[in-house]
Amino acid sequence: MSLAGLFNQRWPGVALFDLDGTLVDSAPDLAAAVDCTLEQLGRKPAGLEQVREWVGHGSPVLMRRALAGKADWEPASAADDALFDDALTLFYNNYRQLNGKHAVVYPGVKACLESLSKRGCPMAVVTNKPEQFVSPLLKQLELDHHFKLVVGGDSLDTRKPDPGPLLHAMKALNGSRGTTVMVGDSAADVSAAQAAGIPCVAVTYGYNFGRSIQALGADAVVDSLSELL
Ligand SMILES: O=C(O)COP(=O)(O)O
Ligand SMILES: [Mg+2]
Repeated sequence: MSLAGLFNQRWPGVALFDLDGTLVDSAPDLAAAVDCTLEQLGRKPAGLEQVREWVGHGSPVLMRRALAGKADWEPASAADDALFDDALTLFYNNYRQLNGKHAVVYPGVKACLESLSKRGCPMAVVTNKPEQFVSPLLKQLELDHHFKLVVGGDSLDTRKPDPGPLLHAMKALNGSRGTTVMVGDSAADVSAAQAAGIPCVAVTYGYNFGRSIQALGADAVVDSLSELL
């Protein structure tokens, strides 16, 4: 399907946006919070380049990866679970202080959201970031007024790549599969949209676990959200 097919004939439809790596480059804050946590635990910092590749499945998975030092962490022992609980508590405390410190809105995002808002398109953020961190970040970056709904990684029983959060947001905004589009930066977004049966636009500038987004089968791939206009 072409971008024109997705975004012109069907407007105003419902637009669902991923947050980290799509609307906002938040990896510097996440990396700072991860590294602060690792140092508190007497471990070596992971660094921004590494942490960026670990973002996208939510903070608990991010911390599991940080403790394991790799993306595909193994199922843990009871001792590992205790360390993980500790690490996640420290991480949340650190990220609460750092959230929004270095984060920036990607080029093209504001123009896209403003144009969609003017057209009366209902929009939601559907992210795996824990809900408590989402609204403060959107507010600080002056994006919050565009969104009728925020679905965080812990808002429901499931998170992306499960289709549940997307379907929940679509229904809450009175959308249908024929009129809803998901916009994201990672395999979690594309898989969730495919499982939900709604089209997906993927951005090339995001995180996607350090891999190219091109081969995932998104309906459209763009270098900037301004291409949607
Ligand atoms: O893993 C995260 O915390 C960020 O997730 P998002 O890309 O779904 O916004
Ligand atoms: Mg993302």
